[in-house]
Amino acid sequence: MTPDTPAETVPPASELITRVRRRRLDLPGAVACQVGGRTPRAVSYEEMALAVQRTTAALALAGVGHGMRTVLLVYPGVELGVLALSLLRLGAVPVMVDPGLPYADIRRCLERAAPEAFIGVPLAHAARLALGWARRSSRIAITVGPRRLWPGPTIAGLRAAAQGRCFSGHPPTGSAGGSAADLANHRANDLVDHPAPDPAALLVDGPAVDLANDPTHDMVAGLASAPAAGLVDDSVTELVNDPPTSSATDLVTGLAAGSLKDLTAGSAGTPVAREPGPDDVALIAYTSGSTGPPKGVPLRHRHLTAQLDLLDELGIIRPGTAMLSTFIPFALGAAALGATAVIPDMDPRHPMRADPAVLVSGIRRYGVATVFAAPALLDRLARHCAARGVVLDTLECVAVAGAPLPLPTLERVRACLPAAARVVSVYGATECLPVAAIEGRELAAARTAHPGAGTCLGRPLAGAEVRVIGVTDDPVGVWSDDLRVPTGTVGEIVVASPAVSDPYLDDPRATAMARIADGDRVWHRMGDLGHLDDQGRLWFAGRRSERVRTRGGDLCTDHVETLLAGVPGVRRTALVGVGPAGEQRPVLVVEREPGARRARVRAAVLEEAARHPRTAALREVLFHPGFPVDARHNSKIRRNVLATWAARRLRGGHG
Ligand SMILES: Nc1ncnc2c1ncn2[C@@H]1O[C@H](COP(=O)(O)OP(=O)(O)OP(=O)(O)O)[C@@H](O)[C@H]1O
Repeated sequence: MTPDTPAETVPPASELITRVRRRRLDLPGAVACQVGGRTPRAVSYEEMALAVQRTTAALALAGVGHGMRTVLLVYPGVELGVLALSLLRLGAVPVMVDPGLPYADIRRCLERAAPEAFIGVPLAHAARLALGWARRSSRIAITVGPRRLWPGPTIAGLRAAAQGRCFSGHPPTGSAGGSAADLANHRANDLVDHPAPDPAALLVDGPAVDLANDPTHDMVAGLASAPAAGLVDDSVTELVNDPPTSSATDLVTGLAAGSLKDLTAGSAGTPVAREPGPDDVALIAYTSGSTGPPKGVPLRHRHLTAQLDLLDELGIIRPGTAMLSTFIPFALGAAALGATAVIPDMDPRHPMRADPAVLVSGIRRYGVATVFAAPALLDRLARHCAARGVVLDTLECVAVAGAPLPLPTLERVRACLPAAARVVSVYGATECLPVAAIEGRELAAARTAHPGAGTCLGRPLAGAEVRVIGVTDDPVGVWSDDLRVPTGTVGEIVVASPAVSDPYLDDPRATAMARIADGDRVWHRMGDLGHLDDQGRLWFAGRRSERVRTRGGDLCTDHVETLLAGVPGVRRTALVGVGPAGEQRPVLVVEREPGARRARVRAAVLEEAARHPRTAALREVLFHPGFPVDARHNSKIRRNVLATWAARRLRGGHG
């Protein structure tokens, strides 16, 4: 700011960054992040801030800058948090694609986002080369961990270079020592003499070949030589200990990216040209892809601020307490709200494979007060605790989101918590989070009092306005009051809030289906059916695209499934429609509890169904060994996939 710039014209900084910074100033020694796993360690706000400072400089050195879309594929841990915060600080835009998605979906997401920079662990880079992820758009490739067959800098090398250490203390092997320019020339010559091989030629041996030949091959198996935890731990150590010397090739890429001046000055400062303001795009998230391909969701810094404010209102994250989230991006939110983010030792590609014993020991060891997880994983955790008589006595709150919370899961979770602990079901979507919330006791009471009405989501949070409109599968361009349906009538849920994101990335059709213009605000169509009750509470009835369209009218999945969830021997149910819209036959697909006999479960399900008007017409029950679910939460049942499966089964006479 120049002396004569009026204060009001200074753009306010991103609130997320400001909050983390404030926390650091207030309590520098407080633990920002606690990593479990083989080598547990605690990282204070002060250490985190230093790491962010150094990493910001390192990324700038590589040419990452304001507005640059940057893929970030790094295992959960301090390194991921530091990189994400550093990118935000630079005003670069992290592209947060779910690593558990099918490879073709990841490729599609990245093609649409067209990121210029790609930061990833070796496994991610191998996939970049073998599967063409962001191949056309990315021109800066930074490896987190040891670089293997591809060119480009490592983050450790860039950090060292940004500190200027490699020139003063540790000249890279084979270099002439000397100035940065000498070094750059030397290595540049080296590169010209030995140009980077063609990506295809890089796939000469080892796991990368597996990936190239068999794109469906599981990444863990494919590149077993890059053990996840090891990479994370190495990186964490690098962050806090002195950085290792940079390889000269690393530097060349940095230099080529145009930061020669910074480097030759040996500057360890943080070259942030302009910190992002509220209106700058902060990141690109993706919907979970449970009803179709994932859609890119650009979120500005003001959207993140609104999310934080809404989350704050829920009171599920208290400053000074520890929070474990199995959905990793939430850990950033925890740090911004002054809590310690406990990073679970789990593979984010397969949340359901998380070992409940490891989660329990993390919760106990770090005195975790809040757990954030999706219903399926919570169910697994609660079953583990019930079988061993474990009570998670440090927990004050369990927050659950991503899919409706089934009553049997809620009861199981309650049984392993102290009596005073709260279970809070939070409703929202990638495009607007959070929208409403309800405590488990009220949820259970509402469901018992209104069987077949679906799942009560609670009252909208202050700042989020919710309405229900008539059901249509067409776009609704402009708001008019006659779109609304009366209280108690099921329709599509629409939301207006300061957290509602920008339109979808490069997807005008999906945007037209999801948005309703209303003067200076916009309504987001959730794609969910439900109703508002006379107490102002919102209810969930199912996804609009998954409703079953019979001759006698539409059936909502959650109306039916909640009625049958408690039948003995039933683990989960999914209602699907078979046949053309308007003439569909409702089919109930059932996942059984282990040991439950088919004939008995079928009889019990049909008997229960006959007792309720909503389900009385149900005749067909199929058994499925394990429902297809979304990659992020492993909790959203992919009913469109199940419907195709059911149609095939019925055609084959396997009813
Ligand atoms: N507490 C909850 N209870 C019931 N459903 C929930 C809850 N929280 C989230 N959901 C469901 O998750 C949806 C939002 O999920 P998300 O943003 O991850 O992607 P998605 O809409 O499932 O993805 P896609 O649009 O790609 O199919 C909501 O619209 C709702 O269906």
